[in-house]
Amino acid sequence: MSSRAAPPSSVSSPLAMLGVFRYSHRALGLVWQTSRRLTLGLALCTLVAGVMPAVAAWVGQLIVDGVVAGMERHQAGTPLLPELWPVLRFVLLEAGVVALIALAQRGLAAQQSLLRALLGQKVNVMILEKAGHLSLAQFEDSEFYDKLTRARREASTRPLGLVNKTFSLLQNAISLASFGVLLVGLSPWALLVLVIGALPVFLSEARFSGDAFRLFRWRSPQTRMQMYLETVLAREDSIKEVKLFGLEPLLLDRYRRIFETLYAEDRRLTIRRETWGFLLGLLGTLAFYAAYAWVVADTVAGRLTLGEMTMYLMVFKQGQAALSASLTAIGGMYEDNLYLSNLYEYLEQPVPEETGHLTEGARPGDGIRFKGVGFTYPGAETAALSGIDLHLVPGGSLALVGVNGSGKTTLIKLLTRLYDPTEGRILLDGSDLRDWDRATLRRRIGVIFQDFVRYQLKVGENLGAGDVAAFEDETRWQEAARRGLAEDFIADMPGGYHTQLGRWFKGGQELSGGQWQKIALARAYMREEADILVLDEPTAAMDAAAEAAVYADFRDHARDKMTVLISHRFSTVRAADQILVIDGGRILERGDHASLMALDGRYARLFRLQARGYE
Ligand SMILES: Nc1ncnc2c1ncn2[C@@H]1O[C@H](COP(=O)(O)OP(=O)(O)OP(=O)(O)O)[C@@H](O)[C@H]1O
Repeated sequence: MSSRAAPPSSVSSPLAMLGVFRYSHRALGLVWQTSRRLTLGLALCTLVAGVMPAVAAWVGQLIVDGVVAGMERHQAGTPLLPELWPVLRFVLLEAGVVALIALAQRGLAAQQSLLRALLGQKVNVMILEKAGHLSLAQFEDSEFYDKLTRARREASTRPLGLVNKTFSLLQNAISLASFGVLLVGLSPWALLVLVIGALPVFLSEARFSGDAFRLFRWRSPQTRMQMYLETVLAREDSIKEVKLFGLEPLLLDRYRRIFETLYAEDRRLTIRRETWGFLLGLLGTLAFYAAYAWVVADTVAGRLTLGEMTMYLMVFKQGQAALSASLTAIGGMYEDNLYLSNLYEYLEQPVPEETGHLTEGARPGDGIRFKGVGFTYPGAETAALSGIDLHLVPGGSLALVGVNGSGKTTLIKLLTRLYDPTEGRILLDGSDLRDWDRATLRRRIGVIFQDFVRYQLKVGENLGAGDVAAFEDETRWQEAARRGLAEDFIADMPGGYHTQLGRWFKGGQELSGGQWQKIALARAYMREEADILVLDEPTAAMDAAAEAAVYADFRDHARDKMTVLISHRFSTVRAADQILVIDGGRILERGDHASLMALDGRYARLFRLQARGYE
């Protein structure tokens, strides 16, 4: 993997640091789309919170100078009260300014927290929507899966983090600019001291943030392994086996060792980052205090009034605070930008374009044809299927048999267009599957895979999942349950069709393996419009009586449909019109039960072997 092959570099050019800011405007655009009102509110509060500190410093100067002048005049004999009012006016003004700052800060906090919720939701929805458009092959690509995991992990915090920091940077920049206006009165040099003192620490901040991100990216496979181990160690569907095999100590040890490696890297980076940050920050502080000394000296020499001195000291102190806040914001923004670069890399992942629009084939009623079909999984060296030719007519049934890994499920994945063949063509009603409108195709095919999903939803919804248009249709649930032989045990459940399944949610009921299989079968029967029914080992976990009943009903129901069945039980397979024996991705034998028995090849041998087992 490329991310694994590129350990974090410790050299980063200043230009590379700037490069990642290219996502800032997209983050702001995202916030703007999320809520215009809140974005405008944030901008307003930022402006107020940015300008007001300088105003407060300036009013502070007016107060001190007013006090000094008042004191002098009062000592010279003027009465106290008339001298007091002009100064008290400024005190009142200062209180008003401080109240305004507090209001702006509250406004910022409130709007940020509202925006955090909205933005987190928006980004998560974007990630999940994109996931819905990706192909199965993309999910199976580990590098891509890394991107998805990284995007999801911090989706709810990073985008708003970037926006908060951008606004905080703006606020501090406005404060600094307004302090700058006041400082120019002292000397333009003072301004220069301020900027030069802050620059080194900014550069170090940006550089180490870049390192942190590269580390984060590079180690992503390890982090993913840690998350996986957490899942295995703490989820109900794996804990049973983990306990019985006594795997906890072994897996926990692996979990710890990953952490220790990651922690050692983190520790090194944190120490370097903080040491440099401290040393370079010290330079900035020195610069400030040099300017401080300069102001004190000028005041003693009588070149500045007491009020001016107070103002400058305040400006220096607050200026330094604003600068360090800006630095923190910039460092953090850098990291958030890098996160967003990952998010957008994921969101911009090209999706295979849909070119098919057919809702009807060129030769309706022709059924399914495979012509010289071959398929190699992305990244695999050998073909999973090759040279497959077959024809299945409406009303016909096809059974696939073969040892584990021979390619049966792969054939179904091609038929259902989860993958496209890498060689040859698959035709439905005379037209290539690739030319068909995907939704039409999906409606025509009802399928259960051996690893069907056990949704942690209501029983009825588990059935309804088979046809989204009838997801909540109770009559259809009952109908499908009857056909899938699930009716009886559902009736015995405490909430009937409304019983929650699985253990994740309160009151959830767990089912046996065979009962789940009946649910899956019933789910396939929800597809009333489907004229192609595909069952990939649907009855392996059912008892013999249930299995016999399922097939009796299946044959009945499927009279005018095309059926494809995968099973390791020959008793199930024998009734099919056409049986393909697959071996190493190729068709080894084909024919109906009688002709294959007459051929006396692999099928006949395996059939006799199983039949003996049942004697
Ligand atoms: N997603 C995948 N990526 C890469 N290779 C795969 C993938 N799925 C299956 N394979 C490989 O393709 C070959 C055929 O697998 P397939 O699942 O079609 O076998 P099968 O005949 O259905 O087996 P079983 O009887 O065990 O279900 C196997 O060698 C398997 O390792």
